[in-house]
Amino acid sequence: MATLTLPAPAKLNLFLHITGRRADGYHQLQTVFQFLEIADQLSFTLRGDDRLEFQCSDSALANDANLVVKAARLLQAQQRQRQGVRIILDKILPYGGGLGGGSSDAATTLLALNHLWQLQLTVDELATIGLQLGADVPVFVRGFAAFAEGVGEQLSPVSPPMPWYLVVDPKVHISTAELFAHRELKRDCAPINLGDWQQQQTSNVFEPLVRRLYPEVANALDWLVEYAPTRLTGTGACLYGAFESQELARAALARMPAPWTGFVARGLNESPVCQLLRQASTDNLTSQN
Ligand SMILES: C[C@](O)(CO)[C@H](O)COP(=O)(O)OP(=O)(O)OC[C@H]1O[C@@H](n2ccc(N)nc2=O)[C@H](O)[C@@H]1O
Ligand SMILES: Nc1ncnc2c1ncn2[C@@H]1O[C@H](COP(=O)(O)OP(=O)(O)OP(=O)(O)O)[C@@H](O)[C@H]1O
Repeated sequence: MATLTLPAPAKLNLFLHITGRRADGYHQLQTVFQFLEIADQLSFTLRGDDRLEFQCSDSALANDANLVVKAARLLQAQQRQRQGVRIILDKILPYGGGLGGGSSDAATTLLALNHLWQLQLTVDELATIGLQLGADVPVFVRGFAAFAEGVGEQLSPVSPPMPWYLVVDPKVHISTAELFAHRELKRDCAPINLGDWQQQQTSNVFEPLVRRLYPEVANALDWLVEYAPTRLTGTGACLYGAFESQELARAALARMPAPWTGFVARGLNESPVCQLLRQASTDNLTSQN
């Protein structure tokens, strides 16, 4: 049986503004997404029948609520003749921390199954299907660092510098839905132009709120800013500092207090998934078991 193995990289939000709120409660955002060179790993093996089998290295995520299973079901609905697959998710990325790991897993699943099941859906179609699963899924489907508007699905390519990041996980759980619903959240940022986001004063609008509600995150931000320019990603709780070199980032990581955990990874303006899928088309990644 053919097996396809692909990564699902993390993302950072290099800034995050809210410019308004839609009638359905979702927020209009402006943000820049950049990928990280650290990823979950997924393997996809065609089955002889039409069953969907899912295994995950983290037992808390090994269930049908996993975005991987939901993504696979959405694509199964697109098949003319039902095919099955076994999917194994090796969970590396911290989840619920603003790194978009679940969304990225879903996007990799959509791309992989479109390829393996030969559905011939376009990237636009896959991004539209992905948006049903989460606002962060389309950027992982398209695979380029992007200035995002709308709820995060209107994407224009950008090429920010690609520093080494130290990402800190302060081990605090933050609910994305609760933060978006908070009455003190700043929702009236003046829109900025795609062309000059790097020249503008930007921020993550969730940061003041998260600082106040979660003092541990405030402590981590205050610690990291001694080493590098520092920001929250998504709604947190993870935060990152941008360093000129891997060595400097690693030196800061070595001094990080417990119980926080962290890792060092380079920023990427192209997701490795698209490149690997192009290779897979020429059968480099497809091994016969
Ligand atoms: C914070 C970000 O990670 C920034 O990239 C995203 O905006 C969140 O993306 P996500 O985790 O894929 O979010 P979703 O699963 O679509 O939504 C989670 C919850 O966040 C709120 N939400 C999300 C995105 C958005 N533009 N407006 C919202 O109000 C909604 O209450 C929603 O129920
Ligand atoms: N494959 C998956 N990996 C991680 N979490 C998943 C997955 N599928 C479903 N989930 C659920 O989704 C929640 C959010 O996971 P995810 O890692 O995408 O959040 P996040 O890093 O906060 O991303 P975002 O920046 O989109 O808010 C988790 O708490 C988990 O319950």
